[in-house]
Amino acid sequence: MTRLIIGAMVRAIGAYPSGWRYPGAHRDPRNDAGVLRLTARLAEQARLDYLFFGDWLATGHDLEHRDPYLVARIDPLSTISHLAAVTDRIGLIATVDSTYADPYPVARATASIDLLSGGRAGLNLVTSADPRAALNHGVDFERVNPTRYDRAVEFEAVLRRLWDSFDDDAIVADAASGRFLAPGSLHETGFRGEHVRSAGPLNVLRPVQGHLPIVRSGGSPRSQLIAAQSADLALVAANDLAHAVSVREELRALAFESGRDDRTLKVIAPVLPIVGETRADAQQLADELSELMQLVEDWPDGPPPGFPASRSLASLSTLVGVDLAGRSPDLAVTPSVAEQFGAAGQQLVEIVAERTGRTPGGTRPPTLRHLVVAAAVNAPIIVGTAADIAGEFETWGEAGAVDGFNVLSAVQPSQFEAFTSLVAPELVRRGVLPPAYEGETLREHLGLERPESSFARPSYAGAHI
Ligand SMILES: Cc1cc2nc3c(=O)[nH]c(=O)nc-3n(C[C@H](O)[C@H](O)[C@H](O)COP(=O)(O)O)c2cc1C
Repeated sequence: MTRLIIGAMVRAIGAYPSGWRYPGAHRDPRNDAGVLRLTARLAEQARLDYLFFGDWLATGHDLEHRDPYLVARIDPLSTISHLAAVTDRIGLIATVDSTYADPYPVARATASIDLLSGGRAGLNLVTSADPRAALNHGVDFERVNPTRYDRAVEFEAVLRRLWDSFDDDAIVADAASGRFLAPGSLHETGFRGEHVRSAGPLNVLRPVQGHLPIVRSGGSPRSQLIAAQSADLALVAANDLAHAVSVREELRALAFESGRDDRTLKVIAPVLPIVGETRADAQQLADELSELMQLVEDWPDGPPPGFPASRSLASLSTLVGVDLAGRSPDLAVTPSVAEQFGAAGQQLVEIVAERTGRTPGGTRPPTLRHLVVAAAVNAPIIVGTAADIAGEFETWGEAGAVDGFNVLSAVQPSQFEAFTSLVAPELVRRGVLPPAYEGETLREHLGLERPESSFARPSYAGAHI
C-alpha cells in the first residue's frame, strides 16, 4: 500500500482534443464557471488533494485544434479564489508565469487567497516561451526570453521574502493597551535582484501555510535544477515507468545535492485515464474519441491555419515507413498492411489495440485514423476500469516512479465524474488515498511541513529586538 498524492489538472472543456465534441460534453466556455464548481465539488467529495489550473498567456486560431481548452479560459487566480468560497477542504493550485508577472501583486493575491481559503492555495510557477505572451505584455520577447529562468529564480526568492513580511504573531490587537502590531514584527523585504526588485513589506499577513506550496514543471536541465532546489512539487512529463523512475531519482539527487531534505520534493506525473464500468466500455470511449479527431485529409480545401501537421497521413507515412498518401484515413489496417510497417508502426498498432481493443486481424480492425491519433495525441493515456487504473497508479507508486498524479479528464464533466465515482473509491479501498481529509491545509495534504519565516532564523534574531 503506497499513499499517493492525487490532484486533478482541470481543463474545463476536457483534456482530450476531441473531448468537447463527444455527445453531452461541456463545450461552451461561457458556462465554464458551473463546470468548475461541479468539478470542485466532485473532487472534494472524492477526497482529492488538490485541483490544478494551468495557464497560457496567449490565444489564437492555431490552438483551436491543437489545444482547444487553451482558446478561452478563466484566469487561474480568479478561478481558485472563486472555488475557495465553494469548497472547504481541497487544495487549489493556480499557475502564474514569472516571466511577465510582477512579484508584489502575485505575493499579495496568493497570500490573500491562502488566507481566504484557510491555507489551501498553491502556486505553479512557469516560464513560458510563447512570443505572443511577450507581445501581450508589451515586452520584447528577444530581451526577456534568454533570462526567463534567472528571473524565475529571483521571482520565487522575492515571493518567499514578501510572504514573510509579517511575523506569524505580528497582530496583537490589544484593545486595552492600544497596541495593534507587535513591535519589530513587520520586516522590510529589500530584495534587489537583477530582474526583480521589491522594497516590501507586503501589506497582507503571512499566509496560513507560511509559504504556499510551489510547483515547477518542465523537462530541461535548468528547469529540473530549479525544481530540485526549492519546489515542493515537480510536475514531470514521463514517457513510461522506467523513464519516470530515472527522472524522480535524478530530481531527488539534485535536491539532496542542493542541501535540502530530498523527501520534501514530491514528483507528480500527469495522467489521462479513460474510465469505464467495464474495460470494453472504456475502450469504446477511447475509440469514439479517436474517431472524432479530424485529420489534415478531412479538409478537402486544406486544413485551417495552424492545424497540427502531425495529424496527417503524411506524418504517419514517415513514422511507419510506408507511403500512405492518397489513402482514406478510414482505411482498415489489415494484417497484410500492418506487416509492412517498421518498428514504430508496430508499436502504434499495439497502442491502438490496448486503448481501443481493435486489432488488425480482429472483427474491428484499426483504421489509419486510429494510428495517426495514437501518434499525435501526446498524452499519458490509460484506458480501463477503476481496478485497471488504480492498479497502474499503485504499480508506479511502488516502483518509486512518482509521489502522485495530476489527473486529466478526456471529456468534461462525465469522465471526471467517472474518475471520482469509480477510481477514487478504488484508490481509497487500496489505501492509496485516505478515506477522509486528515489535515486542513494543502501542505498537510501533501505531507509537507510549514516553513518558518526567514526572519525567524537565528541570523535575524537581532533584528527583532
Ligand atoms: C506537465 C507540464 C505542465 C505544464 N503546464 C504549463 C502551463 O500550464 N503553463 C505554462 O506556461 N507552461 C507549462 N508547462 C511548461 C513549463 O512550465 C516550463 O515553463 C517550460 O516547459 C519550460 O521548461 P523547459 O525548460 O523544460 O522547457 C508545463 C510543463 C509540463 C511538463
